[in-house]
Amino acid sequence: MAALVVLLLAAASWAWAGISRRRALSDLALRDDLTGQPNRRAVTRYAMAQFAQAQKQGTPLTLALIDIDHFKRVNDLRGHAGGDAVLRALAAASQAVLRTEDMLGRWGGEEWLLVLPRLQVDELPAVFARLRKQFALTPAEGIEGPHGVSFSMGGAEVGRDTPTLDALIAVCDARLYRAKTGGRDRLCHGDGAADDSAPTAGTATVVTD
Ligand SMILES: Nc1nc2c(ncn2[C@@H]2O[C@H](COP(=O)(O)OP(=O)(O)OP(=O)(O)O)[C@@H](O)[C@H]2O)c(=O)[nH]1
Repeated sequence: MAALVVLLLAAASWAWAGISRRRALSDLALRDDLTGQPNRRAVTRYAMAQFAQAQKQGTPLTLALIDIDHFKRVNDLRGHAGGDAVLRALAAASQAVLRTEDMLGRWGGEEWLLVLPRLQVDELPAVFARLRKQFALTPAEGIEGPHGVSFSMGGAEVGRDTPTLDALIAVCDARLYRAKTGGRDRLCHGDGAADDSAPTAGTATVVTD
């Protein structure tokens, strides 16, 4: 009897170790090594699920592409490790200000995809302002004082003209491009021409139309 119990316990522990190993592997496959944020695969999956839910239930969903400004210059001035630290600072800032249902995933390089379920696009300026402020306040390891790096954002909400996730991301991408060409350190979340007024110190520009 005792032998049977030992055998059963050993089998249970072996099975549990297998489950933990698989969980760890699946977590590795969905996390960005450098920042600990969801990687492109994970954020794409989440965006697809949220997109399907928004369409089914008619609830709002807003997406935004974020790109750190002049990142090549950051690397040139601070070294690659400094650039990495700035990426981690953005991840930390997002953890501090986003809701639990929001997801900021590393889209590639210095570009990120932000998924904001049940959020309308006219609420995006407030999210942008919070994240921008928090990022500016978040220290980047190895850089003394404020890192002084900004980011640009292009956002859009699910609507009739965005029947697929790819179409929605394409609109975000076009708006991100406008934010960059309009002077960076700004959000574009409308369809109008870029506002080319330079942001004043401490105040980012929000372009709606
Ligand atoms: N430190 C670091 N740098 C990276 C990483 N991934 C990409 N980069 C660098 O990011 C830089 C991106 O530069 P660009 O695409 O020219 O854009 P940018 O300098 O940010 O300019 P704008 O986007 O126009 O504001 C390149 O120098 C890449 O080498 C990374 O994981 N760590």
